Amino acid sequence: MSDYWTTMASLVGMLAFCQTILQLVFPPELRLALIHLLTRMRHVFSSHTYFDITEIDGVNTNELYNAVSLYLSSSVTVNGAVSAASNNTRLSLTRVPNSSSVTFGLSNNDRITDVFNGVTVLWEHVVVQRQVQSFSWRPMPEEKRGFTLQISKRDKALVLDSYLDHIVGKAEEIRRRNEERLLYTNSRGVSLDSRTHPWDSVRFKHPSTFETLAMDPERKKRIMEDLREFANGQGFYQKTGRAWKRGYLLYGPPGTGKSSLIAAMANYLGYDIYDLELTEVQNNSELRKLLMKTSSKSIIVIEDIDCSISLTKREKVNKKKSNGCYDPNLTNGSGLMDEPGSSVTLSGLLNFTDGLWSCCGSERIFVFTTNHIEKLDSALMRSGRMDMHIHMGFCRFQALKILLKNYLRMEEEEDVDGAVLKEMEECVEEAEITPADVSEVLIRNRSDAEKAVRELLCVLKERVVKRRKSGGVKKKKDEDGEEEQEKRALDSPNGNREFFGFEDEKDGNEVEEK
Ligand SMILES: Nc1ncnc2c1ncn2[C@@H]1O[C@H](COP(=O)(O)OP(=O)(O)OP(=O)(O)O)[C@@H](O)[C@H]1O
Ligand SMILES: [Mg+2]
Repeated sequence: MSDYWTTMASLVGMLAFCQTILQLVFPPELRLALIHLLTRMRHVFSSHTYFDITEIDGVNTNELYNAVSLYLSSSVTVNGAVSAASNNTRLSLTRVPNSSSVTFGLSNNDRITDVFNGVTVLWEHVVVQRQVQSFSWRPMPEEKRGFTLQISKRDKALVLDSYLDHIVGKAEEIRRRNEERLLYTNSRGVSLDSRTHPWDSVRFKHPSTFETLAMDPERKKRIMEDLREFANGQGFYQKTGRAWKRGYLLYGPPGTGKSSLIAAMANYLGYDIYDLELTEVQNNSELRKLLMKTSSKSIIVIEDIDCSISLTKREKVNKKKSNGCYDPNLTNGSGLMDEPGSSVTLSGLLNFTDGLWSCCGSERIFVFTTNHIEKLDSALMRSGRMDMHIHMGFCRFQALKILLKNYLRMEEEEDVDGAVLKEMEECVEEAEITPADVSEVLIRNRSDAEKAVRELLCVLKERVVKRRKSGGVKKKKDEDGEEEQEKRALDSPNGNREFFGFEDEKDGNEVEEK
């Protein structure tokens, strides 16, 4: 048996040699025909299977070629590539503007190996000159490029089953990571017929990331895990029959980082943002059209949802108007009552987040923000509506340290006086200062870190004194009581809410999953 394979190998070697000689001696047309013939014979006798992926398929661009090119250039590191490639392989190195990573491309007719599920495959980049072109409306490139994938015949099924899917998936991920994200917004009066796009977009270059976000590290980690699980959860959502959506409600005073968190989420997942200006939307049907024209892998944001009158405490209004009686004209499919004549209603919105329309499009995150959670309609707060409630609160010590590090490049151990830091720790919570206010002090003094820290400590102490004078501590207790009541009210419809152990922490950021 081994003799057979030795003979075959030498035959294949001979054929390859003939091919090279042919390239040198014969005129192009004859050469091409003979090369085809010899390639076919080589493939018949070889223990390998070959797949050709050409750049142009007929007159269309072959998406798979681009995907392979991206996959090979980015998912194998240069070091890996160099060690995997044969010694003679020449790699062309590239660094995209503003990128910190170096990518490589295969030079003409060079080869590289890749390992997938324990199987080694060989990729060859084949570039040949195109023969003289006849007239064409769509001129072809002068070179004919393609990849040839060589894989052992016994592993052929692997390629067809999963390797190519894996490449396409990876390429899409890389493309998304490299691409700039877009921030969309809707404006009034834009025609919503089927041909026009109702969203205006600009490049989204917000620098906020989870690293720069001043937030308790544990809670930050939990949000990041939740987002990652969502993004990788296609199988889960399919299996459980749920629409692939997730809702977050961010609440807390102004300047505590709600918008910054949204930007960090978008940067973390590589999603686009649709900033939905509800006051510009005329009615539910327009809202539906707008939402239908959002792409997947996006975050749909409604900021300050409490400022849209018809979305808050509608029952009260309705009860007053209808004298508490059921009025069929005011109800809708979801059983919620809508204010007559109102522009957009909560039920219209919820129909998209968790009603029948929620299955339109997939992999979408809804984020609502509010400064006044107590004003929100209980229908929005009910279990299952918003999957996670995140309280963005006043700055606590952990968050303060992140801000010091971000703005002054101060690491606590080395750069900040231990005693000062301790004083800050003691008064930061009582001072009830927002991260935005802390940032303000730090930016003002960013050229002199020591001065910045001193001034910040002064500001914190002043606030504490002021609060004590105005009975702030008592007031805070009352507020805590109110918040506790509010939580109990939210808990009452069904007792299946799962807290994440921050019930007794009234400030700082709380994460609560529904
Ligand atoms: N948690 C935070 N981490 C880092 N920076 C923050 C944080 N909170 C606020 N900031 C800073 O304060 C500024 C205002 O924050 P941001 O707009 O995110 O607050 P917000 O909660 O959305 O406020 P509003 O309720 O008024 O919309 C930001 O530009 C950011 O620099
Ligand atoms: Mg905001």
